[in-house]
Amino acid sequence: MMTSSPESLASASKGAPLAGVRVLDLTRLLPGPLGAMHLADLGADVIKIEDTGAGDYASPSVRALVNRNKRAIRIDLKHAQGVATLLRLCREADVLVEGFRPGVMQRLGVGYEAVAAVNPRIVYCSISGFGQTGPLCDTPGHDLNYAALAGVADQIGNAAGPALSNLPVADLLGGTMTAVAGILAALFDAARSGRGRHVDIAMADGVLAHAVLPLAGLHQHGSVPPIGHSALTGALACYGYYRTADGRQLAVGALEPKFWNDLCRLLERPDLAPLHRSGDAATEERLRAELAAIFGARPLAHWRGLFHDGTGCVTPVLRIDETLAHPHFRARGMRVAADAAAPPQLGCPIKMTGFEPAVARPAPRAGEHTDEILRQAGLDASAVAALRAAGAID
Ligand SMILES: CC(C)(COP(=O)(O)OP(=O)(O)OC[C@H]1O[C@@H](n2cnc3c(N)ncnc32)[C@H](O)[C@@H]1OP(=O)(O)O)[C@@H](O)C(=O)NCCC(=O)NCCSC(=O)C(=O)O
Repeated sequence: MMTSSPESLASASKGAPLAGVRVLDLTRLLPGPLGAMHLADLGADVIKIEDTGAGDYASPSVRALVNRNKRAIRIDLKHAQGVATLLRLCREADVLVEGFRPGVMQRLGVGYEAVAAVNPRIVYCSISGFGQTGPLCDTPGHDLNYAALAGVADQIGNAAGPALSNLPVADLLGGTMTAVAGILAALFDAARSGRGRHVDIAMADGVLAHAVLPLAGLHQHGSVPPIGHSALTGALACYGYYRTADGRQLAVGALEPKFWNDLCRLLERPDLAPLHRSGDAATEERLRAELAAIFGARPLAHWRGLFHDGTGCVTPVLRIDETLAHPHFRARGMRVAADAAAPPQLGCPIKMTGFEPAVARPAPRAGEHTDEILRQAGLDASAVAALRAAGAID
């Protein structure tokens, strides 16, 4: 599990599946940096590349959580020597990942063709809202725009309309994880073919590709069920959130008869058992009101004690601080920190035999490793000083 103990740091490099893979990470904000951090956690040598001005404008707290285990360099890509410096780094890199608007990298002189010309086996991943092609490709946007156009926002929320989310699903599922999968597939092929590829990840496509349930509803019923009218969005009393006496929430997911029966048994309400998934809206409404009255009569702690965080598929709705203190997630290594005094971070979600990820280093300051990285790339101290004097690096 991810820790920062000296032993685990020593074992971090041992067995790391991406040891020896070098990634140039030009992304900013959340989706790209988090994807590149997953690669870093798996042992890749990830170099965060920022401009010499504002750099990555993610908030400091987000920056700290999505850039650990990376090194950092600042290069001005609007400077000819900065472009030459990046291309030099590209020669020794396996992956480049960027998240600018389509066309930005080409205008800087570091588009896929320019980079592939110096390193044909590089995997070059572009993450954007709408992709490198298509009528919307140049359109700027944010998570809710991608989810909205992808037919996904239409399915998240309740009868009042779509809900905003602090877990931006298009950014993270459509962007972060789709990019990681695309990069790893192209890397696997590059290892055997010697040829890289341009991987084109559109967050809108990435989230749309997972919108199976609304499309299944369309196929089945001839129309997309409005929010609140399908099994997972509120049509069933056995599947939903219920308020507790102390103002907290319980997640009740007793979709299957055996879990519903467990729930009725623990509530000592065998009379409710036959009402499960009645198929009748009025019965569901009555059952929902009954459950709301039951759960609303006692505090969350009571229900946690009764359902043990899962019997009958009944779990508390936890805050992230409670989650990170939960024995299950502690045991799974999902709460990690750079050192005992550092604030907690989220652990690596990818577990595998023979490897334990570690927080080998906290998120770097912009340009923290500029000299080290350039020296490693073969530049001597005077060449680095000349680049700095020219303003191509900082
Ligand atoms: C996030 C954005 C809307 C931000 O828009 P902009 O700030 O206008 O950024 P752009 O990408 O268009 O352009 C970046 C500019 O930085 C310049 N640039 C970049 N790197 C460098 C370096 N190293 N040196 C010098 N200049 C640089 C680049 O030339 C561009 O300059 P000029 O050419 O001179 O302008 C856009 O990047 C975008 O649509 N990206 C794809 C989708 C995405 O990432 N969406 C946000 C998801 S996360 C999120 O926040 C959310 O969901 O919310």
